[in-house]
Formats: sequence, structure tokens, C-alpha cells
Amino acid sequence: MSETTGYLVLNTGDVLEGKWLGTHKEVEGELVFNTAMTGYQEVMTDPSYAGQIVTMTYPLIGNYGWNEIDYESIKPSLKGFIISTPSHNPEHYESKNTLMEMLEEHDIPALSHIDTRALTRIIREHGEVYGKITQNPNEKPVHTTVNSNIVSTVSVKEKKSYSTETSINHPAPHVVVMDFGYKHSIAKSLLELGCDVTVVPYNTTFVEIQSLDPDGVLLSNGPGDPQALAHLSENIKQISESFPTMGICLGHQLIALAHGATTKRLPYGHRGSNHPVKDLQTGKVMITSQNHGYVVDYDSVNMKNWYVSHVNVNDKSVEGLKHKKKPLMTVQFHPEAHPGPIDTHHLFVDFIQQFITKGEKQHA
Ligand SMILES: NC(=O)CC[C@H](N)C(=O)O
Repeated sequence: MSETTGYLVLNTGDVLEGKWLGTHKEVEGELVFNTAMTGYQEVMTDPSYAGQIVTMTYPLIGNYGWNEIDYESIKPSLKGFIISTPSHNPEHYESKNTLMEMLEEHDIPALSHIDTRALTRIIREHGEVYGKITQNPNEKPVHTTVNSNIVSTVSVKEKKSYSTETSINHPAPHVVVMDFGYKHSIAKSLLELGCDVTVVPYNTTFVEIQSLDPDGVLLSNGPGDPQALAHLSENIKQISESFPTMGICLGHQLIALAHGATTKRLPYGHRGSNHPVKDLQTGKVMITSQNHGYVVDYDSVNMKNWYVSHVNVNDKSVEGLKHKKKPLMTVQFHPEAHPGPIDTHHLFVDFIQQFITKGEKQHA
């Protein structure tokens, strides 16, 4: 493959020169950085990155190739990828392709040989940075506002059902996953715990969900600003008050908004696999996988009905909420991991326990 020079032109005035990998297509998007040392396939296929250009701070990327197992969705939704040192000769027994082949296959432009740590400093200093991957270093990036309906581009269009093969619970509990851009590991975690799973479009109504007769409902992660989905609040409030409900990341933010809290942008996002989170009930700190740019405003939480269950050890931001009377729990981080540690996987067990121990369907 012939090597072409490519540029990352930022709205801060910085221009970074690198080598072009993947599709020769110019793209614009918000720049975000991820600090995970491994897990680039999961990061690239996480639909929450839709519309964004992602840079990895860890320098060597591609060294264990690309496999058929670690897809978090059927294809990457991110706009572009920025790395330091690409590995063209991956080694791993599960690897089927190189990262470069998959960038081509999925039509993703990328730049390598960028000082991704310097780029990360720029993002940290400015907070909200937009850029363009281009062949012209004098190009000005257009300030890109995220498509307000970006969730609709990644959500399933029709419901899909998945059955567990070996449920120890009879009948298997049924969880409906509202898909705002769900990571496959969420459904896999539920299936492995013996649940049947139905994935439904993000805007499925309360009545449609009721007709599926779920034991529990899970609102998934997803891309964009949660406030762009404020029009769904009434539906989400009704669902979360009627069924045992769990929210993850965007799902957590949307449930908080539906119950009167507000969300705001973080100074710069939490994206990586080593974010310490404290469970305020047990005092235990767990290392979590994270990917978010927005956060629930602590002071906006209605403490009459809710308590903050988890906080981020680094910046004290809200990491989890629990309703005081209803079986309703939400987390900002990713208990499904992928990539990252599984310290918080027990939260899926806690969620499911709410309906399996009662032996029959318990609507809240
Ligand atoms: N992973 C997610 O669900 C991210 C939620 C939201 N898009 C944010 O950036 O905060």
C-alpha cells in the first residue's frame, strides 16, 4: 500500500501531520481520546462513538489484529481513527484480519504516526475540539454539531429476540433492551446470566414494551447529547416506573433526565478502562470501563426519591443512581466491560435478582 501524508486539522488552529491509513475519505467530527491500552476493536465498534474521531493514547495499535469475537456492533460507527504506531503484522490466535484491512472494509479513514499524547493534551485543554482528516493542511474544519438524531442512525429498526440456551431459571427471565446504540456485550451478559433478551428500537413506546411482557427493561448506552432525546422523557419515565429498570451510560443519563435531573458536559470525557468508581453503600472502589462526554449534574438529583449510589473517585462526578422505592438503578460506567475490567459485572446479577427471586413477574 502506498503511503500518503494526511493531516488532522483542528478548530484550535493546530495541524498534525501523519500517514494515511484506511479509506481515502475526508471526514470531520468531534475529537475524543481513549486511554485503554487494549480493546481497540471494541472501542471502534462501540456505537457510542458515532460521529466522533477517536484517538488512542496507547501508542501501539493493531498488534493483536482483528477477530470475529470482539465486535460490539456489526460495524464501526466512528468517523475516523487517529493512532501513533500501527502494527502491520499482528499476532494472535484469534486474529483474522489486520486493523488496516478492517479500516478499508468499513470505510474508515485513519491517520498514524500522530503524537496522540500531544493531541490528547490539546483536547484536555480545550474540552470540545473538532477536527478534519484531510490531505490539505490549510483546510479549516467546520465546527461540527452532532446530528441531533444520531441515536436513530445506530438503533435497530425492528425488534430482535435472543434466547438463552441454558437457563437455570424456568422460565427464563425476559429483559427488553431499549437500543440507543447498545454494545453487544450488554445482551451477552444478560444471556449468559440466563435471560431471554429482546432488543427494541430506542423510541419503542411504553404500550409496545408492555405487550412484550418483560420482567425487566434495560436502557442502553448510545451516542450524542442526552438532552437531544428530552422528547422521550415522558415515555422513559413511564417505563422506568412500571418495570424493574437498569440504565447504562446514555440510558442512565436519559432516566435521570426523565426524573427531573439535568445533564452537563464534562470538561473532557471519561474514555478508558481504568476509571475508579466508589460504591457509596459499601465504600468499595471498583475499576470501570467508561466512554462518556456528558454527566448527570449532582445537585439536580431529586434526593427525596433517589440517592447517588456511585461516584467517580477522580472528579467526584455522579456514576450511579438508585431509586429509593422502585427497582430502578442506573450507572454511568460500563458493567459489561469490553474493553476493560469486569469489577462491576455483579450489577447485572443485582438487576436480574430483583425479578428472579420473586419467582413470578413483578411489575413495579
Ligand atoms: N457510552 C455512552 O452511552 C455515552 C453517553 C453519551 N453519549 C455521552 O457521551 O455522555
